[in-house]
Amino acid sequence: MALLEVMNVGIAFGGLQAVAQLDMKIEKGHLYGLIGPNGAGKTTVFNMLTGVYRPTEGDIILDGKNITGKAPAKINQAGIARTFQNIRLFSQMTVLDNVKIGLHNQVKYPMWTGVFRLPGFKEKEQEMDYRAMKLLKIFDLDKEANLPASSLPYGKQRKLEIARALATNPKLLLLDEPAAGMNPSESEELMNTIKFVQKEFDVAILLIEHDMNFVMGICEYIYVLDYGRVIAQGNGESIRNNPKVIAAYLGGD
Ligand SMILES: Nc1ncnc2c1ncn2[C@@H]1O[C@H](COP(=O)(O)OP(=O)(O)OP(=O)(O)O)[C@@H](O)[C@H]1O
Repeated sequence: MALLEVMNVGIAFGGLQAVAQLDMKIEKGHLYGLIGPNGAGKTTVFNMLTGVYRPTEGDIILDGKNITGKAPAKINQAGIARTFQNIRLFSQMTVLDNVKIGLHNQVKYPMWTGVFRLPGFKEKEQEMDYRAMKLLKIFDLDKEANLPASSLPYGKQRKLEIARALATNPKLLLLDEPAAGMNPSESEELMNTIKFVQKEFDVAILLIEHDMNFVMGICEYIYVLDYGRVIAQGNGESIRNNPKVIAAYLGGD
């Protein structure tokens, strides 16, 4: 059974059918791309997968459970985490605290343990500090742990968003244009980080990206959307040479 199955999913905004008859399968631990011209419906797909939008038809099944239309926090707990096209960090909080917010989703203890700072509270906090620092080390952000997130350069803020998403221990990680605004060496480094994350965390990844070198460089399987419909799917080589894909991109220019 696939980790994620998207079956005949669609959504309309008023008269606009933004996504239609979408079928996708994501296998555990693999790396997928979701591409298509501007306005094709890619971010809308992410918004449906994470519960921001409720599909007007179809089903989304994660690990055998129907998560269609569930609240974002519930879907996150079920195992889907994401980053955003426009970075959304808690900019005034420290780098460390941004990651700890992700961990809070996982570590559960009774409210009064925190309110009264009972012994269990301190241990949990220490455990979270340890786990957050371990994640920051992977992303080479440990030296900046106590700085405000807003003081990081752009490329590092993108990495911090990924670290925070991973802190929620997802089975599926959705990355919305992770390489946007990066220079070639930053984006090369990010490619290596994403490959490392895939192996180290055994997490499936679905990413939206306009940078074709990036997509072709790391994605094992690619879905191409145009006007809300899948027009092609397959490995990088087959997508690159697919006439429908070429026409969609040329038409979009
Ligand atoms: N909340 C909304 N209300 C109305 N229309 C919406 C809404 N969200 C998205 N749309 C429309 O749905 C279509 C798909 O938009 P979406 O942002 O998913 O495309 P995209 O492929 O992510 O584009 P880009 O590559 O430019 O980010 C667009 O026509 C957009 O205007």
